[in-house]
Amino acid sequence: MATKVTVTGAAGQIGYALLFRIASGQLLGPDTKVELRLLEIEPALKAAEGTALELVDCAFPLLSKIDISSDPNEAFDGAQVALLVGARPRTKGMERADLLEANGAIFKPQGEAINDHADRDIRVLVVGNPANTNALIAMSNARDVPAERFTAMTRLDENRAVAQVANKLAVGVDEVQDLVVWGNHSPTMYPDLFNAKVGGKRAWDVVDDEAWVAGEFIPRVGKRGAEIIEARGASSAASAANAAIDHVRDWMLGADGLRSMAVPTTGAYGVEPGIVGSLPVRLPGGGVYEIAEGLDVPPFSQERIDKTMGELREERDAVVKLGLVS
Ligand SMILES: NC(=O)C1=CN([C@@H]2O[C@H](COP(=O)(O)OP(=O)(O)OC[C@H]3O[C@@H](n4cnc5c(N)ncnc54)[C@H](O)[C@@H]3O)[C@@H](O)[C@H]2O)C=CC1
Ligand SMILES: O=C([O-])CC(=O)C(=O)O
Repeated sequence: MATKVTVTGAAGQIGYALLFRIASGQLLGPDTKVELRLLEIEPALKAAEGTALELVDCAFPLLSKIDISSDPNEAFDGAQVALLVGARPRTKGMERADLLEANGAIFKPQGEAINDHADRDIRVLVVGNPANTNALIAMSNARDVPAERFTAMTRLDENRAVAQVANKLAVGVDEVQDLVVWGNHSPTMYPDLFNAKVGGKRAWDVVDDEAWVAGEFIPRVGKRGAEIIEARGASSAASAANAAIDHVRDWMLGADGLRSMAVPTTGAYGVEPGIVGSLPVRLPGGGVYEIAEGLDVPPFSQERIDKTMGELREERDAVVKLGLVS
């Protein structure tokens, strides 16, 4: 039996970088057949059909079927894995509340469709921005689906942080481990070198340069999305798709060490329940994550974790006010 994978925003840039990798087996492994469900808005259906033609032309042995729809009820029917990529970007003159409202109009009905039509065992990754709060909206509107099935992506931030540390120390990226990003996928995010390791030693000690960490590393990781937009004239696409593959593959198939995932908060690390914040997780496989407790949180970290989680509380309050989350 093929696993049903729904991808929203399938005709977008990330969709184009993502679908071929899913269909080739990089998401769920070399033994799992995949049935793709592409969800797009009406005007983009033709472009999604074009991508589907190309997927057919790859003759991927693991790709058993492709369906395209502009109806969330159809696209999420029986979905076992869902990657929610399509979102409403911020346009000129749009305030944050307008952005949250516009995305609410997308993620509320999608949450409802997941609730009513998806497989009982579904796993959801939200990529579309503002990813954490969009995940909260979808989760809150899927009352019968356990909250922990909804996650948002901070793996791109983790991967960016790993690459920056490896570059600073002139070591391979595989030497850098357990580098967790806390909080919101926004410039307030906090990439944590106290629990990260380089060659088995605490990354903070190996780097041994607080001015670089506070003044260059943390802001650069936080604003890397903007740096890419400035250079490329478009937001990150292949690296975002790559991180989405990393996130779901590790969640489903398991991974060693600590990883970053934005998950519904439970009170761990003093973060109040009711937001979707990035935390350190362990991934034993099978679509399970465990929040890694007992990590070192010195004042340098606490101050930054409080700020980024506080920003998520503000976003949550805004969407509660809009009636998108109860
Ligand atoms: N969490 C993260 O680390 C990252 C998140 N992003 C976000 O991912 C999202 C997608 O990025 P791109 O693919 O570059 O954007 P894009 O604009 O190229 O594609 C988005 C697609 O979503 C579709 N769409 C819009 N509303 C939809 C709906 N209701 N149902 C289904 N499809 C819908 C659009 O028609 C479009 O084809 C953006 O919100 C972007 O900010 C991008 C990079 C990293
Ligand atoms: O900044 C953006 O719009 C895209 C994004 O989320 C990222 O690259 O991290």
